[in-house]
Amino acid sequence: MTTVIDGKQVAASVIEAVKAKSAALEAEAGVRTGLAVVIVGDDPASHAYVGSKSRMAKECGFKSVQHTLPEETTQEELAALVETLNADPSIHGILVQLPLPKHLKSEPIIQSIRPEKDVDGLHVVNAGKLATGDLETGLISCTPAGALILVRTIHGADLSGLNAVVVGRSNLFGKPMGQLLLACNATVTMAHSRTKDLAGICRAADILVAAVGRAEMVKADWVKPGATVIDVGINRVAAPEKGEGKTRLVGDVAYAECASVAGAITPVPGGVGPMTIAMLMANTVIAAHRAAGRPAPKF
Ligand SMILES: Nc1nc2c(c(=O)[nH]1)N[C@@H](CN(C=O)c1ccc(C(=O)N[C@@H](CCC(=O)O)C(=O)O)cc1)CN2
Repeated sequence: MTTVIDGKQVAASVIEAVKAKSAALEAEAGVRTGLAVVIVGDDPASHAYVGSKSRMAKECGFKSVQHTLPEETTQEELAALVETLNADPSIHGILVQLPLPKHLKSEPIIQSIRPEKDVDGLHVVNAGKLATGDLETGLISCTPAGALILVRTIHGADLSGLNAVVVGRSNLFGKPMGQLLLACNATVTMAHSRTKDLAGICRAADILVAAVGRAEMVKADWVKPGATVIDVGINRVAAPEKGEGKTRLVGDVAYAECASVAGAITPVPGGVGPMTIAMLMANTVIAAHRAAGRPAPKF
């Protein structure tokens, strides 16, 4: 029987823990956790994600601030906002929603966020801590941190002896995911669109993580029988069966056929996606504890 990993349920339990930790921090140290989310431009999907983040922050009892900037915002204006948030002691986490409009450079903006407020885990200080095996003092990118929690529901915390293959090498997901799996003692292969015999490499995986950004690219014959398949893709495709002009979400994994081979699999929607926002809340309450000089909770 294939286990369908319920990301919504796991995310809900993370959120419950965040709520308890933020309430205790406020009661015991008088510190209210603060998250600022910045969005530039009109991308509808980004607006939906940012709206969910701001709402969830409020539900967690945080001070939740959303800065919605127009498409024509300049690099200097965005940098000035980040500086203001960096200097604001009531804000413990700053997130700049990606992608930014094409005329803006995201890298200098991300690197201008103070590392201790970089709840996206993208600053080189946080990426460097993860790369050197320090999982205690930095902040870890939300989607890989969430995906790892889902892996742990199947395999536990020690992945010794297991082969993990990550398909995709982005800074936001693939690289940190590979490093997290390595830190849990998995034997990790980083694969990507130029990897020779991608299907064969994937077939050797006990844990297969797909983050390629191509709808349903991973087929059943890429999956080792009994493997755990983690699908990070979110692709909107036409769904004529639902009516003219209708769409549906699919992952990077051809779900139905891969589910018949896998031992465990994440669905899309309802798998890794909900973990992203839950781990953003977790990172923010961790940052608030550190700012208050308190031991940070673990998730
Ligand atoms: N600064 C950042 N920008 C972006 C990140 C990020 O982690 N930091 N990740 C993605 C988008 N993203 C959050 O920002 C995100 C994507 C998907 C989901 C999610 O819950 N998906 C649901 C389906 C939602 C739907 O119906 O459309 C699911 O998979 O079940 C949450 C957050 C890019 N930008």
